[in-house]
Amino acid sequence: MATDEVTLPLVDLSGYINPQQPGDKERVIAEVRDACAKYGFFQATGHGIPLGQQKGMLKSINTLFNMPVEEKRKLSFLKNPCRRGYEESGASLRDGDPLPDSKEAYYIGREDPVVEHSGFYGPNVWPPLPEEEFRNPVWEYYQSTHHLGQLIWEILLLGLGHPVSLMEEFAKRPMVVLKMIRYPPHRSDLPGQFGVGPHTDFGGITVLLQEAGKHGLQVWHEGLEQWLPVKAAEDIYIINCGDMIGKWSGGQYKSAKHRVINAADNEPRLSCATFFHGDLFATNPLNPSDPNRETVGALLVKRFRNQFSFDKELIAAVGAPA
Ligand SMILES: O=C(O)CCC(=O)C(=O)O
Ligand SMILES: [Fe+2]
Repeated sequence: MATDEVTLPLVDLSGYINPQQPGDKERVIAEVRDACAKYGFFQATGHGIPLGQQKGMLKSINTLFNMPVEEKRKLSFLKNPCRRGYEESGASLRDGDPLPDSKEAYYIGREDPVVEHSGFYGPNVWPPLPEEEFRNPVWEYYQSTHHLGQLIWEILLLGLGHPVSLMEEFAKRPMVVLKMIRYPPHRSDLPGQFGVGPHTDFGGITVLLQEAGKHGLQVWHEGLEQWLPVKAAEDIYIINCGDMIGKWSGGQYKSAKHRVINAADNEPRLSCATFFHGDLFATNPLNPSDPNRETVGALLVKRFRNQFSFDKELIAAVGAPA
């Protein structure tokens, strides 16, 4: 089978969000479960995020990255105690990759008044742009995708036969990170150059908005041992599971490898990923009787301790290995 004949399942979430007849919710739960079990990814319509909000978000991303590079550098996430702000192109290199990612990114998270727990909670860095052009639309979008990410978690719990009430603990003060991304045009003269190199997402649910027509995302299909190109279509979200879900579901849901090679002809590509991880101190809701009481925080510390420092109290509180 050629890869262009295989596409990710398309799930209409409106049957869950706004059911019209008996069986609508159950059908969505089954479709999401099957997609996440087989691919770890699906495409979503009927997600409830207004198209105007999606377009507004892409416009804000464009405005942000069009700022002069010296201005963007002043907002570097490396200088921020909560790891919020700007990541320059070339700053991210995975072990084994020949070249760093060409993408540039900007991180927004929960808006808490003071820095707590080694910066997992705290205030955002807002660029010096008019609020109506950036902060307001971005914050509105953050809340919408926060809500959608939580809803997908809920559906995944139901898919494994667990009650939605488990979300109360899990989503008490959830770690939700929004990452705005701009990929420069792909350079075919640089072999091994990716927008984002092959990786799995480390955390919970990812809710991905792509700029319509700017293709480039590819998902690894284990059975075919091939990369499946994923179309960037208007008003269709891409949803995928990260390693936390792969591990905590005992492999029932997959965390699939993916990468980005900007396929737009000599043009940049914009996207926006919202990662819904869960409360820092919450444990596995996908298997409430999991004897391993691993927390969301322990997984996040493990993932980032090479890059950032975390204080001892936090490491002990989330139960990460010292
Ligand atoms: O931009 C995309 O299409 C995907 C981005 C991605 O995989 C990531 O940021 O983890
Ligand atoms: Fe990813």
